[in-house]
Amino acid sequence: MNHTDIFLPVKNKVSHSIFLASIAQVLKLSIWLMLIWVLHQLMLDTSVFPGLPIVSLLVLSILFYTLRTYAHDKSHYAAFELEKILRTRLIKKINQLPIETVRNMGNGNLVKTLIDDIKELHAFVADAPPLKAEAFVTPIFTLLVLFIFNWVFASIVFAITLVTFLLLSFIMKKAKLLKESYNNATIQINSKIIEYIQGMSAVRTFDAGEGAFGQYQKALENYSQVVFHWLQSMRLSTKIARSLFSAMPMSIILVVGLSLAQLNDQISFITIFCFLLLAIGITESVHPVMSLFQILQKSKAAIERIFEVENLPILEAPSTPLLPDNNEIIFKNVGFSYLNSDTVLSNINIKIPENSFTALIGTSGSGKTTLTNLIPRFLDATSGTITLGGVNIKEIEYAELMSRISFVFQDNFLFSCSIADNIRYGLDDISDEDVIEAAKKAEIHDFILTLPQQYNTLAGERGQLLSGGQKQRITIARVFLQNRPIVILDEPTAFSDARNEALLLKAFNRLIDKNKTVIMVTHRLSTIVNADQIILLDKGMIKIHGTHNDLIENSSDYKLLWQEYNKAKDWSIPVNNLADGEK
Ligand SMILES: Nc1ncnc2c1ncn2[C@@H]1O[C@H](COP(=O)(O)OP(=O)(O)OP(=O)(O)O)[C@@H](O)[C@H]1O
Repeated sequence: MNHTDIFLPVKNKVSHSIFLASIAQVLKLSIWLMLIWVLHQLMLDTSVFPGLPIVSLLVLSILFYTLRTYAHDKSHYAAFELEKILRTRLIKKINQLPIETVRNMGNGNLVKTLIDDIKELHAFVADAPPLKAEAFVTPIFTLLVLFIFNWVFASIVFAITLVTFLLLSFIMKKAKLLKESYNNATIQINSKIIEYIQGMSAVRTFDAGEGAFGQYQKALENYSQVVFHWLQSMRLSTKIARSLFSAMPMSIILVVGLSLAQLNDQISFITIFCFLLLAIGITESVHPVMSLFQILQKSKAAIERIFEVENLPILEAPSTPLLPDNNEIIFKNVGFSYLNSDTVLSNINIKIPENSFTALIGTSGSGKTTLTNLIPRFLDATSGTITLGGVNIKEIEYAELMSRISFVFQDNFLFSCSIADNIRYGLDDISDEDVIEAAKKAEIHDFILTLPQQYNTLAGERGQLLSGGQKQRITIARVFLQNRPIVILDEPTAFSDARNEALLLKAFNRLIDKNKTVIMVTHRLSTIVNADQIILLDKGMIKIHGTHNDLIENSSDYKLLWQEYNKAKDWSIPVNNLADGEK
């Protein structure tokens, strides 16, 4: 894709704005010509009032300001429109990416693209039209007028302009290289800030913040050095450009003009004055050229990063989507490995019948979460196939697949809206009564009533006002409302406290409905005694598989686990009373 393709949706509006701004620029230069005309008239005869030139001057001024404002509005509207189009396009794209790609890209990169890079393009679309008009129309129009007045004089001005533009482009090439280091330093500092803030608790716990702060400081120092170096060199190039474009052309024009006037008396004072005044216009056009160059460089880098996201391969979609017959899930020789890492799951063969309860157990890191993530295609199996209702899940339209699955994660995310809206999130027309009913089933209703604005309390950004267990129960309430045929529960490894554990297990038990296909990752064997099948994973492979009674009878591994679990449970501190708000 070409860089300019990104502007296609607003191409007409931008061209329109450039056209209007160019006419405005011609009008601006014509105003100067009118001024020269007024002066010329007065020089010829002070007793005659220069009515026509003054009226023309007024009309041109009004037209100039009107057109300039109109061009400005047009380019700003186009900039907002492009911002909206690109944000929507990128969000849609990110939504189609495999979760692993999003995780691997890192927050710093995505934030930079979605916010900063799009802002750069906004600035480009909004500011470039008037700058382009000034940068190109001014020298062209001015030179044209000068050629009409005196071609010898005009040729000298043209030569000066040409040499200065060539010198400028040389200086700016150097600035381009520095801009790349600036962009890299910005990405680095962004990701360090995000990491520092998101991992604040870990940062404080493990190194009192010094290590992470040190890394942030390092990124900041690198950034400051790049910026300082950039400013220094830009300052030097700006100085050179300004001196070339300000004092030099004017003094040369003055010297050449006066010499020509002495040699040839056809060059009048008013011609020299006209040349000097218009040469100031060319002098001024260096500023828009430089600004244009800078925003062009910035937007080029931004476009490259936006294209990088847009070109990422999306989750494979079926050409002719198929509908599953039922909700039975079958894993056939499934294997999985994360990008650039060892095999996490291998040779997984499981049949999860419709409306059955399957429990996944195993040591930490054995691959339980990864396995559940394959069902809603948060991750795609690297080998083998997974079918739902007899259809390979890759052949099912993604929205259809997702409409059948509810997922309760170990660490649940809440949106920055009210608790009630978090419970009904993504669902239409859910009454307050239904929200309360679901919250009761999820054992979170009593807690919500203790909040200052109860169901209207804001959950806060990422739900940080609530504990992990409370967030999990709010997610469970949403699952009750979703009422989807497949429920996947990833139970946390450690509960925050015994009270929360009791409530959460009660809510989990209600979710294990006879009319649903339930897959539960758990560490509490007592919860799965009634499971239709228990799968023990070990180093990414199925070690044993069967019902609790089967396994107790036939598997020494499971028997040992069961004994150890009961011993550990007996050692736990009994909790007789639940807190009032949470009973
Ligand atoms: N994004 C990732 N990139 C690379 N490796 C990963 C990633 N996520 C998990 N792993 C690795 O995959 C393996 C299985 O992890 P997984 O989270 O599935 O285990 P688990 O059995 O659910 O563990 P736990 O009970 O602690 O939640 C682990 O060795 C882990 O280090």
